[in-house]
Amino acid sequence: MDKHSILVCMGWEQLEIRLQKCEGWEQIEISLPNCSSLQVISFPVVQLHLNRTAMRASQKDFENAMNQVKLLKKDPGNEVKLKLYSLYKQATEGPCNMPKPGVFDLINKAKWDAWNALGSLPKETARQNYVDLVSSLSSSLESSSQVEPGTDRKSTGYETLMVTSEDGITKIMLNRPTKKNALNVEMYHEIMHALKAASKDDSAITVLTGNGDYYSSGNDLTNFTDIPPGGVEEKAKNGAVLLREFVGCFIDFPKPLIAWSMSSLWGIFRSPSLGYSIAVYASDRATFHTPFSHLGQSPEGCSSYTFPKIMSPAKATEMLVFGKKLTAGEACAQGLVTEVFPDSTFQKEVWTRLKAFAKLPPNAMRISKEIIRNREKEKLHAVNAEECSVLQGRWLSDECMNAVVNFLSRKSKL
Ligand SMILES: CCCCC/C=C/CC(=O)SCCNC(=O)CCNC(=O)[C@H](O)C(C)(C)COP(=O)(O)OP(=O)(O)OC[C@H]1O[C@@H](n2cnc3c(N)ncnc32)[C@H](O)[C@@H]1OP(=O)(O)O
Repeated sequence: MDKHSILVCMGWEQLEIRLQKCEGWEQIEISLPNCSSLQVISFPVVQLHLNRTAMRASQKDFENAMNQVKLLKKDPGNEVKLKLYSLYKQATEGPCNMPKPGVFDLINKAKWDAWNALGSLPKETARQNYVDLVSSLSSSLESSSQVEPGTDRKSTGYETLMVTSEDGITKIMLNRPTKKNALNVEMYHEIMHALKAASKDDSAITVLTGNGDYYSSGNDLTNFTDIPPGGVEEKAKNGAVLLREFVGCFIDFPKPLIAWSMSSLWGIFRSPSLGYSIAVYASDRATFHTPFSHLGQSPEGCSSYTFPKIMSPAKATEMLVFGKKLTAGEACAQGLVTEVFPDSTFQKEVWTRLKAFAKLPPNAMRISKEIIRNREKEKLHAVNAEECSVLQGRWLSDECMNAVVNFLSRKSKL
């Protein structure tokens, strides 16, 4: 009796098909991982040959699939990109033949792991799996665009924010509570979009806050793991461009901006939302944390300039260099927070106050903000540019990479 075994990838599932020759018939046994065999079916040999031939993707199919990947409109996410990468390498070079990258080389290590996990999968099977995966991606993206033809997601809502407008107040709420409102790349873009929209809408004031027990845990540290083809240098450069644009939006925001913090606020979102807001209201359980040195990084959001001016140089050093966490009361005493309210009445009291502010003449408020801030605008843009350039270098340092690896591997939490 002749036996062959083929691995076929259908979506994410890998099926094993065992073929057994038996008096002019082939028996097919199909099994799924973690399941016992599903079925044994018998086919005439001739039909089986046809199916096996049809199953193999040609070099042309493979090249078409590679081109299709370049045309995908939506980023399929890191997991799928790793799968595509590993199948491509296996299909073109065979089993993983590269030395294992070092522990800090996060991206290359993830790629190596994915490729190595394919073991001795034959090149033809990898090619077929690659073609199938691309085809499933293309059709899922087509079908999702068929659901809402021609609609712009930005006009219907946000993925990472909740933006509402009522009583003359536009509220921009960070909405990734399960990730403690960490800012991923999409959130940076959506906040900029929401701020630009709020600057033009008919609300009088804009409020920033976060959903859940954290206002924000700062920059999403997994942002550091999605490395483009140009490597970590390109990643750091892109990060600096994005950060500069993001902070620039706060510097140029024309309306009164109010930060409303019921909870902990870390890192990047803290600097612009405390440094440029007209007012910062905090509940008495809120805390403010700037762990730049812990992360091998340096101040951003113009905090190197605004904090020593708002607080005192010595207190700002404690916060920005040593990462001292401040309670709401301490932050208020230092002038970083306008007023602290008891947690139990915070929402009610702040909302009542904001509604009263929103009834003031909007143009007068805008002009007053302009005259207070305009003298500083040029300086703030220059500080922003300098901080981003310093950070670009820091992101490439061992100190920063170690801290990110520690967080991601959960060996230590900051
Ligand atoms: C364009 C780039 C610009 C870069 C600008 C630079 C900015 C500098 C900064 O922002 S510095 C601040 C960076 N932030 C941190 O260092 C905070 C890291 N997070 C933590 O230490 C903790 O998560 C915590 C103290 C905020 C909360 O701890 P807790 O135990 O209550 O909760 P978990 O750790 O279990 O978190 C729940 C899930 O949320 C994920 N998560 C939280 N914060 C981040 C983050 N900053 N980045 C990525 N992911 C984050 C966490 O991983 C958990 O996810 P999981 O449930 O999938 O495991």
